[in-house]
Amino acid sequence: MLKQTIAQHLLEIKAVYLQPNDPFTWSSGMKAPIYCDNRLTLSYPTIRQDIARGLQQLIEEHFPGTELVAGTATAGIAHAAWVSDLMNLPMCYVRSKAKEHGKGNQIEGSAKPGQKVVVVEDLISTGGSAITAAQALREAGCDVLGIVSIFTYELEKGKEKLAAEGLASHSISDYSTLVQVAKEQGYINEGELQKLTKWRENPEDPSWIDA
Ligand SMILES: O=P(O)(O)OC[C@H]1O[C@H](OP(=O)(O)OP(=O)(O)O)[C@H](O)[C@@H]1O
Ligand SMILES: O=C(O)c1cc(=O)[nH]c(=O)[nH]1
Repeated sequence: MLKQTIAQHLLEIKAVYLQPNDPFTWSSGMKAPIYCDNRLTLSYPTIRQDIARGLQQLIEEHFPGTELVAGTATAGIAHAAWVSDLMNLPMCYVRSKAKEHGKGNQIEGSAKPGQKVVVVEDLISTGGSAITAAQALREAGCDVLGIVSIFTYELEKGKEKLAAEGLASHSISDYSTLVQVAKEQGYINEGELQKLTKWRENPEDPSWIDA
């Protein structure tokens, strides 16, 4: 099962950091006991190849007819390049905001009106970055079929935001799988499991810190 394999890879290469006593601040501003640094996968050819094949499978299964692969800056760009290469499709990438010099582009590369596009993101937390990319592509006239990513935290907030934008999103692996594999393989102890479970139930409620 690719879900488990990718979760295991992320644990093996220490892409997953747990810091329940010194929470991370995410790009959305949320505090979390966990950080998943998918950027580390770039350094492992066999892992990034598994990821590219996983993204290809998701695109072929959920978004047939895809004509353009759009990576999110910055962590989605390399994976978008590899999957677009596998699928022999054009690629572009989308900045979080338009450049303030040069050509002032938010989308780099060609994205044409009517083109069927899939956004490639490395990770979905609140979905904000993927949504920003999708909105820019829609403003350029593209037909955004949806989003694929390596990993999702499966947060309600993320699901709601994506649904409100009418964006389907599919990930190779997810938080529940990661936590289960981490426990089975001894990466986390019972106390850490409890904190991670409590946090996931309600990330806004800081009482997970004392769980
Ligand atoms: O679902 P969200 O709440 O938007 O969070 C996920 C985003 O956050 C991270 O990017 P970051 O902002 O750290 O920038 P980077 O891609 O340049 O590393 C990650 O790579 C995703 O793009
Ligand atoms: O939401 C984020 O900013 C975020 C979370 C995470 O686990 N990893 C990451 O790279 N970004």
